[in-house]
Amino acid sequence: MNVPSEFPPSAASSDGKAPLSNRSVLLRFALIGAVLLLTVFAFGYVGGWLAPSRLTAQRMINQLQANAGVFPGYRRNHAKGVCVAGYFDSSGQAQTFSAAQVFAPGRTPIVGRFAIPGGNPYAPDGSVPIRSMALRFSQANGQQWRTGMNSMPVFPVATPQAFFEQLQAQQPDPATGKPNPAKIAAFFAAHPETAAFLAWVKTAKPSASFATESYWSLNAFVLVDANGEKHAVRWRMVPENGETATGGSDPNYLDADLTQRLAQGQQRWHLIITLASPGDPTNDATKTWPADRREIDAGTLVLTSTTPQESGACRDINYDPLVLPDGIQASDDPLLPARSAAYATSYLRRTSEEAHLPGTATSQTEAKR
Ligand code: HEM
Repeated sequence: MNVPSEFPPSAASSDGKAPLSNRSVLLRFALIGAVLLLTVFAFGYVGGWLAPSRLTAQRMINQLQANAGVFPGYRRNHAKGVCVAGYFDSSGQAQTFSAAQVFAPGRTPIVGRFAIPGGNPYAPDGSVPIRSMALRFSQANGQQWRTGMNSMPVFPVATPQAFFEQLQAQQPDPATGKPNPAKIAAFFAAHPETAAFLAWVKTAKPSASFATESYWSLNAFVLVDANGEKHAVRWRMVPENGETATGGSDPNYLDADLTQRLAQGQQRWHLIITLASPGDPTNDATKTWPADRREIDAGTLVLTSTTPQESGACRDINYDPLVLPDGIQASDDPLLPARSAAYATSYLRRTSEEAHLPGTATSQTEAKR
């Protein structure tokens, strides 16, 4: 048989390319190895394994669990709460400052949640003076605004690291089962930025109702208007019914109070947006802004019903403060990305636990109660 002359008898690969030299093969393996190493390093860095002392969302949630215990299916902070539903009626007044659809005149449906801080879903309502309100606004254009607010005008600390250290100081001592007062005192002494919060705590009493509280965003945000101009803001929800009463001895009076009030009629708050002046800190939730700053009444929050969190629509919502519609942006406050990451970690843990699933057996922690 004649062999065409264009196919030389030398060892050629089937695709006609010259075989790789040993050096080239080694180089290619080295390159693949380097890519693999880089990938492992990137995972290690992001996962915190390479620097175990670096503060990660995992460590933050582990610390919350160390302080309160683990209650499968429940939030790792603000674990005790109830779902609420209603709507927001915009006044149209914030439209000049933000292009978000929620601020155009009209109604936006809400799924919300009231809670008390701490990781124990069975904590007595009178154990802390703080209450929280979380809201998810569902705009007609499909975008959402999620916000979580607390019933105090300042946060104790300005950074995630300081918050972590505060949690460490509050961790129960294994010997007594209670936090060590000396550690707590040492933490506050080392963190003078907590002064405004401590002054508030001195006068604060656990309120008898979720419905009579004001709730502050604490973190600053940025509104973006239709021309792309930016406006630094904070907001708060101010109740129409601002009566003050301290709760009684029933450990679950907040839920009972809310159910009773809603049976009698809707509960209403005004969304008050405060505009910063140049120089007002947007990265420090321990500092209030001067009282003369311009305020806008952006509209009325109307809550109409409540359901237990175990079966209500708020159960599977992560009130991540960085879920924002066009027209609202994050500020440079370092607590915001830390909150977002910690809430996601808490969410992943609680939604992957057996007790979370409807109809599953009561968890061991709950069965003991
Ligand atoms: C670095 C600081 C903070 C950390 C690590 C943290 C952590 C958490 C975690 C893990 C949850 C449970 C989330 C879930 O499972 O859905 C939570 C809930 C909550 N946090 Fe924070 N938090 C921080 C700061 C703040 C601040 C500054 C506010 C200001 C208002 C706030 C307000 C709330 C509220 C309202 C809830 C309840 C949300 C709900 O009802 O689902 N937190 N927090």
